[in-house]
Amino acid sequence: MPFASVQKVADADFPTRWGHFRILGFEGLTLPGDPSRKAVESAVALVMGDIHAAPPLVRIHSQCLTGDVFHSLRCDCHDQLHLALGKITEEGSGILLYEQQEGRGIGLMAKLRAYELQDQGLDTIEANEQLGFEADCRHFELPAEILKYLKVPAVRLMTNNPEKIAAMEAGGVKVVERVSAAIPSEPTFARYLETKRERMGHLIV
Ligand SMILES: Nc1nc2c(ncn2[C@@H]2O[C@H](COP(=O)(O)OP(=O)(O)OP(=O)(O)O)[C@@H](O)[C@H]2O)c(=O)[nH]1
Ligand SMILES: [Zn+2]
Repeated sequence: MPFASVQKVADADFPTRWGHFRILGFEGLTLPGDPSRKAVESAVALVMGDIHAAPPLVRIHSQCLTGDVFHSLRCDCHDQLHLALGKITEEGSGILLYEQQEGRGIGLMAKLRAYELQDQGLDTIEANEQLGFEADCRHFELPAEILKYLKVPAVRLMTNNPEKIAAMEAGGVKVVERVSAAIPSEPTFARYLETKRERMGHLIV
């Protein structure tokens, strides 16, 4: 694993409009030597109900300030976050892992610059590349380590991204089922979804 250690730094009660969770904070201390990794990576886990009776519903949500907080209609992130919290609450159990890899790992300011380039006609991949980044700079080892810390060896993963499924399997967490995270398209993010489907292999029909 790319971490020297992964530890839980907080565990508190967390009532929400969706339902009653616990909120857990995790930090992974990365091994030195990889300049693409921060020294400390952190993530939040919202945990509801009994997560050990059967493979729980798990959503790994990458931070999107613009979508999650402001409900941007440039992307489907806000709706996906709400879909996941709603489904976990409906089932009465599950885990939402919220990891701080804003803008597919390029950071908020770079993502806003990528927006500018998209306004000039580039798609999300071309914009990242023009700014000198890879199409997707994210790593998903921390979510896998958190699931193992929580003694969850198998999950029903809510995602359309095959990379996340592969990352869980590579990290030692079995994905027994993929649960769709598909959101009905809107004109403002139709191209965003099309790029994910056509160029990033996302499982969106
Ligand atoms: N670089 C960049 N990142 C974006 C843009 N719009 C949203 N994001 C980021 O994209 C990430 C979400 O990734 P997505 O590709 O939408 O979905 P995913 O998490 O890979 O896959 P799902 O599990 O199916 O949702 C978040 O970190 C967002 O901040 C954009 O225009 N450019
Ligand atoms: Zn978004």
